[in-house]
Amino acid sequence: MRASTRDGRDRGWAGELTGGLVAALFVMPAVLGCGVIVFAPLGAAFQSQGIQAAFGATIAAALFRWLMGAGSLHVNAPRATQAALLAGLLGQAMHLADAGGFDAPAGVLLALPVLALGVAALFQLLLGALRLGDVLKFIPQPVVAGFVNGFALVILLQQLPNLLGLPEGTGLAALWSGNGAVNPWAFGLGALAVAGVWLLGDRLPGLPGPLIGLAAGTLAFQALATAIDPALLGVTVKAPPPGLPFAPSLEAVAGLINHPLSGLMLPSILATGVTLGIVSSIQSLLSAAAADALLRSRHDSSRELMTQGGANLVSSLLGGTVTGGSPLYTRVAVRNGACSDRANLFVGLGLLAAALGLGPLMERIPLSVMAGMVVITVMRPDDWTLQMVTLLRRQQTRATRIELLQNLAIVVTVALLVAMADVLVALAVGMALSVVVYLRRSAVSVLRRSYTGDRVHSQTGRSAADMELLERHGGAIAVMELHGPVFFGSAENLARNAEAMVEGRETLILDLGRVNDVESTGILVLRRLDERLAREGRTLLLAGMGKGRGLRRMLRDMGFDRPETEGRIHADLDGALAAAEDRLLARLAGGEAVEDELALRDHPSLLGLTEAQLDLLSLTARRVVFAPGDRILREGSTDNSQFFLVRGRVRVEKRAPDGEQTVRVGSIRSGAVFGEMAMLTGEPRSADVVADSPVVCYELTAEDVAMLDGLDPSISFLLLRNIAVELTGKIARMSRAVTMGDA
Ligand SMILES: Nc1ncnc2c1ncn2[C@@H]1O[C@@H]2COP(=O)(O)O[C@H]2[C@H]1O
Repeated sequence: MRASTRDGRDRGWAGELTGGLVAALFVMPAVLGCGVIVFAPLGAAFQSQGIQAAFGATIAAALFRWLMGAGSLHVNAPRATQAALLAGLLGQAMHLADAGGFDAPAGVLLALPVLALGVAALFQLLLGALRLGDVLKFIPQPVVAGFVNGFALVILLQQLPNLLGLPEGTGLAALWSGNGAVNPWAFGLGALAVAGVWLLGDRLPGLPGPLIGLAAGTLAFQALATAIDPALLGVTVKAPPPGLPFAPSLEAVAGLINHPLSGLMLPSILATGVTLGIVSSIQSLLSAAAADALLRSRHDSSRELMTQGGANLVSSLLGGTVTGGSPLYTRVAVRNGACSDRANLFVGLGLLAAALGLGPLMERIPLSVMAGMVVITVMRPDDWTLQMVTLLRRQQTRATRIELLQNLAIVVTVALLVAMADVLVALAVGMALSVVVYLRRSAVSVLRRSYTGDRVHSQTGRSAADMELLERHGGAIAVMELHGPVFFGSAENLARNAEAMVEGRETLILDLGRVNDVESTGILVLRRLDERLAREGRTLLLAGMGKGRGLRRMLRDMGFDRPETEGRIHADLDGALAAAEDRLLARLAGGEAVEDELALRDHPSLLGLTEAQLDLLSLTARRVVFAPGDRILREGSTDNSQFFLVRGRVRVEKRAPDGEQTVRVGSIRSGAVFGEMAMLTGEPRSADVVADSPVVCYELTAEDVAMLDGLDPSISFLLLRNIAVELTGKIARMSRAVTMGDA
């Protein structure tokens, strides 16, 4: 696939040439900086070798990318933060050798970064080959950011002595113990270069700031050296690179294998390699995504990892440092005309020319200026951390603020552990903290909303008197709507919330309709909650347990079958709420009273009729009885009677478009009417009506009404008015349910 630049033009080889060469110029300071860092524990004498290694690695990576022709352009650069990880390995080995009394020659120690880089490369290749690129996305961003910032901190601590011009081999601690003093000339030169780049860096878009800083600092040093004894000005970068270090590392590896340190260092080599592989892979994938946005291309995660792994393998054979894709330098190349991986040929050739030609110049660069340039490139926190801080400064809700602060706390903890302890400790603690934070967040979010039965009612048609009772006493019913996963992390918190919520109430409805996953430990917690509520004489109803969700089976499999056997499981929330209201109304009416058959004359829909009118109606209406499950009305049929329900409950069902499945849309209880719609409009039945319990009602046909009209027209008027009153109540309840839904 060929990508083209943003303006859609492919400028051909000329564009690749200029883009590649300018990118090489910009990458150079990163190469120098990483070179200074990677072998730092071995002392200043190894700086030139480090720089050679960094050049070798970056050239190899660029040529490898060009040869592989991975498609969309991606320029590799060494990362100071990752070079610091390799340096840490060297430092650890020197410490071990000291403690164990071994002689550890540098030639042997140099094999350590080579091996770790090899492990990192193989790890990346493996991730790519197994197509596991996406798995890396599960490593939490705060942990990755913590690593990047932690390595920056390591570099800062490591380079500050050089910037301050402390005598070679002395660390910052020497300042306190009085064994080392700041060299004001060296520090002045370094600080000047840093300040210059800091202030002017962004105003010189055509040239890389650190390179200008290096040139300016070096010129100032040379000018001063004509007036003052150069020895006072501090040291310069040691010995120039004698060409490119092709494959010196195999000898060193052989030396290490025969050395007693090899066994001691093996775990650290593996750990460092894997950490490096993970961090570098994540950064490369993020960077590939950024390059895609720039070039409107699409990368293949696994192929990208294979390419990075291959490049790092070649680098390790050159004794080099790690490199990874960089959106910054990719952008530079694209801005200057590059648009495909062919530009990497020129990045490689440009750097090769520099490596061969820079030797004599390198010798003249003051060490403090070099350190200053390294420090300035790592001084900025990584982009993600900056973004979090920017967000925090804006007006935020309390919850978002807490979330941002938690993320930043993880970043700081991981960064400090990387700098002060060990990368593996940092990784483990960072992952553990992220899991805890995630669990807490899910625990908070599992409760979607909660309310009580006096504020929200089911869509059940009831008499006005019953509705009034529910308004007054519905607080005895608590509803908790849940969402997200119910698992060990969220269930305990849920149980606590539930116990607080149910305090002083008789029924708790848990609506699992929006829960996407219930895990076995979550079910155990629900079961304990159920048992506790049962002991206290309260009832737990489970809603949202419709067919096809597998939830009922899960409960049965976990031995939690009491809700099922006791009929406390409901397909939807409205059904559960209706059942809870029925129980409440039954209790308020004194046990079974509500289930007693209402006399037709007492039916609320006949309110306002005179005794004579009631007599007339009682003689006309026909008493009909249904058993549970009987289909009383059928959707679409053209009969037109109206029914006064005096005992039991019916449910209203609509047919789904396929005609097979039915959906329950509401229920109607004794004291209410149904079938009034067809009676009023003459349209076919709008829904099925099915008996939910033993049902008794009085049926009035359209002919009956016509006959009554002839005898006493005010009967119809009163009936219609009562139906209108009932409908008004229904609409008010629906409006409330809708506004609750928006809350
Ligand atoms: N959404 C609903 N909620 C409650 N009752 C309904 C609903 N839709 C229809 N009904 C009742 O179900 C009856 C079906 O027959 P009708 O259309 O004659 O009159 C209807 C109403 O009484």
